Amino acid sequence: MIERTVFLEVSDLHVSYGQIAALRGVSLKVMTGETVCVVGPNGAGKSTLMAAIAGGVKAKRGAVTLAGQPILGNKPEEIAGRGMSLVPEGRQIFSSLTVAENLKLGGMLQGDASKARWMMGEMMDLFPILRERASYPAGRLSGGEQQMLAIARAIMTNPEIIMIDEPSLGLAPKIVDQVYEILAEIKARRGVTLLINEQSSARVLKHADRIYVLRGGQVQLCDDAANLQDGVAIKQAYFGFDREGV
Ligand SMILES: Nc1ncnc2c1ncn2[C@@H]1O[C@H](COP(=O)(O)OP(=O)(O)OP(=O)(O)O)[C@@H](O)[C@H]1O
Repeated sequence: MIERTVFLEVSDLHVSYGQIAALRGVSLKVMTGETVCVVGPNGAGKSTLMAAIAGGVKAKRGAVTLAGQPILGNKPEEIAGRGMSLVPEGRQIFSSLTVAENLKLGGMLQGDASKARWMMGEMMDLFPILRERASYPAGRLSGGEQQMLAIARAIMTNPEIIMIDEPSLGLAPKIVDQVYEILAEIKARRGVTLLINEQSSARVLKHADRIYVLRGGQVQLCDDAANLQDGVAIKQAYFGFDREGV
């Protein structure tokens, strides 16, 4: 059996926006090489959790460690420099730059020009549509192509862990399947660790090793995906016990 170490650890994290408590004592672990999905309804705190881990939002209390090193309170670029890459909700690609320019920007962050060129080739192999559209302005890509570009750009930074905030958002189910197939391929090739936010519990049951259900800024459930496949516990945690059987 492979001995896995904790790669990302969040402990008792509290984040508020003024009077709104978005995270109320969230704790979570991601082991090296795992795919962990955080699922929860709108407003559960999923985006806030990723933003706080990546240094984009200030926490009130708690701790976050990456490979055993504390990172909470560090600047986003310092955290990125330690091997963390965030694909935010809405993708945030540079729409007036070309596909190739967007990828190059990701490559610049890792600071090794020849490695970046090699990885650009690898990304074009992995995402043939990006090779085809290399000279298009990114804003002209479809939603699915933009999601693939955002993921490819994240990989160009040579991360050890990629956090992806709702990769399915606004995409047709067939395209979502393609995105997840590519994520599986990236894991197989690069051994990268994944933390993914999703709204759909069916989707996370299919793709995650482990699942956290977040609702109301608190973890309602955490278990191996294999133990949750009948969907009952996950639904109860997602909706609350008052909607048991939904
Ligand atoms: N910039 C902000 N200012 C004020 N409140 C915010 C801000 N961002 C998020 N919130 C609030 O914090 C809570 C958690 O929001 P968050 O976006 O993290 O949830 P989410 O699970 O990602 O939801 P969604 O799936 O809709 O993105 C919600 O009540 C939301 O309204």
